[in-house]
Amino acid sequence: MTVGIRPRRSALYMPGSNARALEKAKTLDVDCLILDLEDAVVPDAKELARTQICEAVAGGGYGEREVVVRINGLGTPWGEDDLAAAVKAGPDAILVPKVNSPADLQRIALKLAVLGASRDLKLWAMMETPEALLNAGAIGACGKDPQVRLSCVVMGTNDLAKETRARLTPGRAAMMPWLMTCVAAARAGGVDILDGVYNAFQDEEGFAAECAQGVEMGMDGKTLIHPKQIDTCHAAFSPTPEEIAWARKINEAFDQPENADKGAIQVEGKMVERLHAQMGRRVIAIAEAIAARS
Ligand SMILES: CC(C)(COP(=O)(O)OP(=O)(O)OC[C@H]1O[C@@H](n2cnc3c(N)ncnc32)[C@H](O)[C@@H]1OP(=O)(O)O)[C@@H](O)C(=O)NCCC(=O)NCCSC(=O)C[C@H](O)C(=O)O
Ligand SMILES: [Mg+2]
Repeated sequence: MTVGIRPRRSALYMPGSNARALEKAKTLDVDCLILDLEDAVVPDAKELARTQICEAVAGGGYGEREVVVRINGLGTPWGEDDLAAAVKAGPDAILVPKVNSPADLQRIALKLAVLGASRDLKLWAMMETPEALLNAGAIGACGKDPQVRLSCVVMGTNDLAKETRARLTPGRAAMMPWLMTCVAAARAGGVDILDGVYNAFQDEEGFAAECAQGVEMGMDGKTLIHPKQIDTCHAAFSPTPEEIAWARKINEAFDQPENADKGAIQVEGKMVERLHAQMGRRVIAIAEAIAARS
């Protein structure tokens, strides 16, 4: 697998209170699992969920899947205990909900150091408050700060709809400026970005359209709420055979001795520059990483 490339086409949420889902997740062909202690878990079930998640994570069995624990915010009665328990269990990442500014991530990063967390433990950040949208560039820039260890940002479109009163309509016109702002923030900070969830999980056509929109926007993948969304999501976010063949073709063309000193060439009637070859190498690397996984 190419160093640094980790496919994150799909990230399936599951409530930590649902023991059946935590077990079933071990059999699902999904890139990332988000074991949730936050909004999918009612207050009375928070402690049970924390115990179940930590036992599941520590027990292993999730193979290549990236295991992420979404904790409650530090301002809630559960946040501190969630963080300490998650660090002990040892997931791949901790997802911080309702991040407003870099300070929220810096505070957690300091606590990770105090708790003696492994250097491999990463932070993911939910982008789901109006403040996060206004501070998106600064939050994304945490990707450049090794102390903060930010590796991915996740759009929380349900909370964004709640907080802003914007409507989640087909095509998501009202959300587009925020989604694209966060894509730019993620790229500037060198971290991945995952699109929000599609609540109507029985609506396959609507879901496929929203996946296609996510790909067009430059998202690395999409967050999911039900296993039946995984295949459609992977079909959208995996490079197609045509994209892989084209990527190989333009790289081979630039490798020809006669093109060694050229910045732009013609391939099948199209102008291609070295930046396209670079983009193509990423496509190939993602495809190889997916193939190595399966
Ligand atoms: C949406 C659901 C409540 C539906 O549950 P249910 O009616 O039980 O579904 P099915 O009967 O169709 O389930 C079939 C089998 O699949 C398993 N299953 C279902 N969902 C999951 C899952 N998410 N992960 C793993 N396995 C799952 C069932 O156990 C059945 O298995 P089997 O027994 O073998 O037949 C439910 O899907 C659900 O709870 N989804 C996740 C909800 C959630 O986590 N929400 C929080 C995240 S969304 C969010 O907050 C985003 C963000 O913060 C924002 O603001 O936007
Ligand atoms: Mg949310």
